[in-house]
Amino acid sequence: MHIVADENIPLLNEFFGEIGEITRVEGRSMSKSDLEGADILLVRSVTKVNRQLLEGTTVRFVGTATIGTDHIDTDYLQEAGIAFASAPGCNAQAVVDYVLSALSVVVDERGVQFSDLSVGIIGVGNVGSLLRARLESMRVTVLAVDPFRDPEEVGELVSLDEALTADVVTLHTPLTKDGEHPTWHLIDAERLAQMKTDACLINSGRGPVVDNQALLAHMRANRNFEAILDVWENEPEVDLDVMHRCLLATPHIAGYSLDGKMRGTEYVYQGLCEFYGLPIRRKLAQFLPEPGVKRVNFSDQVPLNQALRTAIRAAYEIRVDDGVMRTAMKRSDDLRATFDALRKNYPLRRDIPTLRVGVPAKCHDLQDVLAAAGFDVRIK
Ligand SMILES: NC(=O)C1=CN([C@@H]2O[C@H](COP(=O)(O)OP(=O)(O)OC[C@H]3O[C@@H](n4cnc5c(N)ncnc54)[C@H](O)[C@@H]3O)[C@@H](O)[C@H]2O)C=CC1
Ligand SMILES: O=C(O)C(=O)[C@H](O)COP(=O)(O)O
Repeated sequence: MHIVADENIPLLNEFFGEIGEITRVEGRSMSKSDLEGADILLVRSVTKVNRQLLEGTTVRFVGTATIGTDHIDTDYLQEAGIAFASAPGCNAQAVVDYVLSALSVVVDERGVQFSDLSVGIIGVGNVGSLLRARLESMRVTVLAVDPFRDPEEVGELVSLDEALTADVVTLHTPLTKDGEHPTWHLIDAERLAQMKTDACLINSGRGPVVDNQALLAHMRANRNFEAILDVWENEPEVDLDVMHRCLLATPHIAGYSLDGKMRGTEYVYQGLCEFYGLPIRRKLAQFLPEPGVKRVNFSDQVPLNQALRTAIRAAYEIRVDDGVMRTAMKRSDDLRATFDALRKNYPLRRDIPTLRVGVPAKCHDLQDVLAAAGFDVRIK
């Protein structure tokens, strides 16, 4: 079989080498001519997979190593009889770590504790529900919204109006343009005006869920309003005015832990094996390396909030990604290329549960809160 794959999918050889011959191509510029003789197409979020790309090709299976599927025309795939697999939940942990690191900056900057914050979570799927569980066990007040979910399954839900009254509002919906509750420009000028004038909006879902021009106008009019953006309208063309006004800005890397990216490959491999009736011979655990940072130890002198911030940032420090992006974009004469290069060359990062945290036996509260945040807590 002939497999055409985005060059930025990790472990291509390891997972798919036995199944077929692999041709690696640049994802954003992929075109029909790259698919000559291909049976299988493996993509990431930057390739638009639709009739224009696939009509007249021999592709019979499409896999995307991502959670989001807004770049895939699934109606066309169905019409054309092309099988499809995505990677639901593959990097949900990484996105949760991103939001926790972002919140650690917000609590520092405001001089408050995590438990002083209320957080509105919009979209309670894989990411939103894991985030909710983490935050509630960290004693943060959560106001969750999801018109498609049953509170019996995902816990208490409130209206969007109510969630927008939170100190922090974080977006975890897919990007949708139709249906009963489309999310395109869900956060527009009107919804921004409903939020507290000193609220913080976090978007690590998809860029166009927020009307970026409305956000810019809102930030100009409300100096205390804060935004933390990982995803942008018109990516990879970032509006620098929006970026400059953000409290934190990152280049669509919220899900970019090594664990999350490799898990995306594994899930697509599993979908492909199922479609072709092949045995599943490869497992992610065979390929994940030892974490670079293995352990952080606390004494009984450390205040709880400080331990939490320190542990979160030992696992993932969002301010480094923010600094690298601002510097690179400021110097850039090609914003699109710079944005993509930041993503392609993203440094190694591991999920929070890979980090062991040593806590004295008598510090029960600290043990509970760090375990709730997802750390591998060890009594020392
Ligand atoms: N920045 C990044 O690196 C990453 C971004 N993402 C984005 O995050 C999104 C969410 O990821 P998951 O939680 O895994 O997806 P999911 O599909 O498990 O959950 C999404 C939830 O949003 C809800 N929803 C849909 N429309 C809504 C609306 N109008 N209002 C409120 N809720 C609504 C759905 O009912 C669902 O429960 C993905 O679709 C993807 O676009 C995902 C991974 C990494
Ligand atoms: O999984 C998703 O959905 C994401 O947003 C991915 O983290 C995006 O990564 P790329 O596919 O754009 O490399």
